Amino acid sequence: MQAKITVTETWLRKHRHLYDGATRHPFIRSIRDGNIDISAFKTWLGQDYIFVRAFVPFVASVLTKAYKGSDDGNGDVEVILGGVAALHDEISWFKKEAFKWGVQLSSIAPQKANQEYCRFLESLISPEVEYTVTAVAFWAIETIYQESFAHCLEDDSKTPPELKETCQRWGNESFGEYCNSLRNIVDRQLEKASDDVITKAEATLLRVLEHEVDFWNMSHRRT
Ligand SMILES: Cc1ncc(CO)c(N)n1
Repeated sequence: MQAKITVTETWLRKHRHLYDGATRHPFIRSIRDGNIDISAFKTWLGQDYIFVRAFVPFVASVLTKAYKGSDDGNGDVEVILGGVAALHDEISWFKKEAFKWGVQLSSIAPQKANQEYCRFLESLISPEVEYTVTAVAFWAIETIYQESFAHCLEDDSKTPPELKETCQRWGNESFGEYCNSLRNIVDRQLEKASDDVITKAEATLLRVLEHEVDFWNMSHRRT
């Protein structure tokens, strides 16, 4: 018997082009090919630190909604709590990495694409936005980074040694497993969701993909 095609599988097939645009962006390709402009990397580092700080309350809101969803016999709360814990570590890592590269985090202002992405996250914190919809955004946000940076660690990649640690942070296998757990959570929710919620969730996935592309663009094309 053939395994049932999940909703996320359907979406990824349908939106493959946009998805690849987010996970195989020229910024990521330039890391993988070893010709990245280090100033672009530093821009990304500083901007992503700002993003991650805004990501924390968003993930906390997903956690709250998972808990309130009440039928959490599946351990959604624990998976998401693991995500919150990882973000704590991630913020320390950004500070350490910024110091290493001489990036002054306190003096960085968010660029327009970053502001818009953070505003989008804030809009999802609202209690009116369903758990399923926010979980889809969360899964997509994490998975895009996982796939992007894992691409830079493949055998034939020429990623500069000084950027390997960054790629490992999201490209490692256990982060991949965590992304799979998020995907299972999402598919389980979508399985029992109304058509209205499914439609909203798919639209949210597309918005995430667009914001991710804009985010990479911001670092890649320096202003
Ligand atoms: C812009 C962006 N997307 C996703 C992640 C993954 O946490 C991140 N750190 N930054």
